[in-house]
Amino acid sequence: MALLELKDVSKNFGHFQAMDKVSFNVEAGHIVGLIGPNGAGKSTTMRAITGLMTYSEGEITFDNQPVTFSNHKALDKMGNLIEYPSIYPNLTALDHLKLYAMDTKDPVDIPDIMKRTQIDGDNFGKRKAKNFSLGMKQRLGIAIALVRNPKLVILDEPMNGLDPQSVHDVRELIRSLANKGVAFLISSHLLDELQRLADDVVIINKGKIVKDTTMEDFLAGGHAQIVLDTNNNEGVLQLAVDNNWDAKEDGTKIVIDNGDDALNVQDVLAKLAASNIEVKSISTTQENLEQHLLEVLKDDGQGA
Ligand SMILES: Nc1ncnc2c1ncn2[C@@H]1O[C@H](COP(=O)(O)OP(=O)(O)OP(=O)(O)O)[C@@H](O)[C@H]1O
Repeated sequence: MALLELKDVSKNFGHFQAMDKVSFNVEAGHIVGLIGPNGAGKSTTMRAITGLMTYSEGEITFDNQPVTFSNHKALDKMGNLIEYPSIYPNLTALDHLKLYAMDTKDPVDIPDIMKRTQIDGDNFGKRKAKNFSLGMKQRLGIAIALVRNPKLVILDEPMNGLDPQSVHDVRELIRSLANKGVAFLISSHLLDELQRLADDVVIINKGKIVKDTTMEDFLAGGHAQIVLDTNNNEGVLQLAVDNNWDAKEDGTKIVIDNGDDALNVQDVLAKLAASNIEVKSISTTQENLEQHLLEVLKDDGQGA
């Protein structure tokens, strides 16, 4: 049995169905990215998993125990940071961690987690949380999610407000905990970040699961592309029109979709040379998470 299992979970707000028979699993030690457009149902799903909300139908099981609004026993080993960290304005970072760890038999090493989330420096100490910046509050929220030594951690937009160094450090922390068997369910609109971090992807759109697979398989299903850096992008776009290539500008580069593998790189180079276009670099690649997600949502017929 997986650590977390959702089976046909539905949630209605009045007549509006925010979750429509949502099913997926999270295995121990896996980092799962829950992605989808605004309003897709990510936070609702996370709130149902953490027992913060009732659900209309279906079953949620965590660590072999049912999770419902009225059964919180299972949740001792689940940490979460959903929407905003629950912070008390007049407590210090250390006070928070002691408070959240209070009634658990097995808290993490608090000084160590403070160090790893960088809430142990001069900026913290005796300072009260009401004086923390957005990023400091977020790092405290992540530390709180981890303090009870959880088996599963639910993080909604964990990189919110973090500077690049903190994003890097939080990524390393998540990865090292996952290597020790902790599972993560993470939603983020920072898809580059999620592509680097997640082992599995669950895509939700309009309350329905559209895809549930490994990151590797998901990206492998994306279209192949030819990426060109030339001295004449206008010329390449004209050549694309003449030859029926599906090309578009992406920053300073031109990306030609080669989804059906119809194009041969040598032929493309020959045509560019015949038009006197100088090629500074050419590479073949797959769509990244963001590009393939947009593709999948388009095919789903529901739009992003
Ligand atoms: N308490 C509520 N009452 C009524 N509708 C709600 C409630 N909570 C969420 N919804 C609706 O359910 C849908 C899903 O919302 P949810 O917050 O889960 O989306 P999300 O995928 O997390 O979006 P975002 O990326 O914008 O955070 C939205 O249409 C939202 O308006």
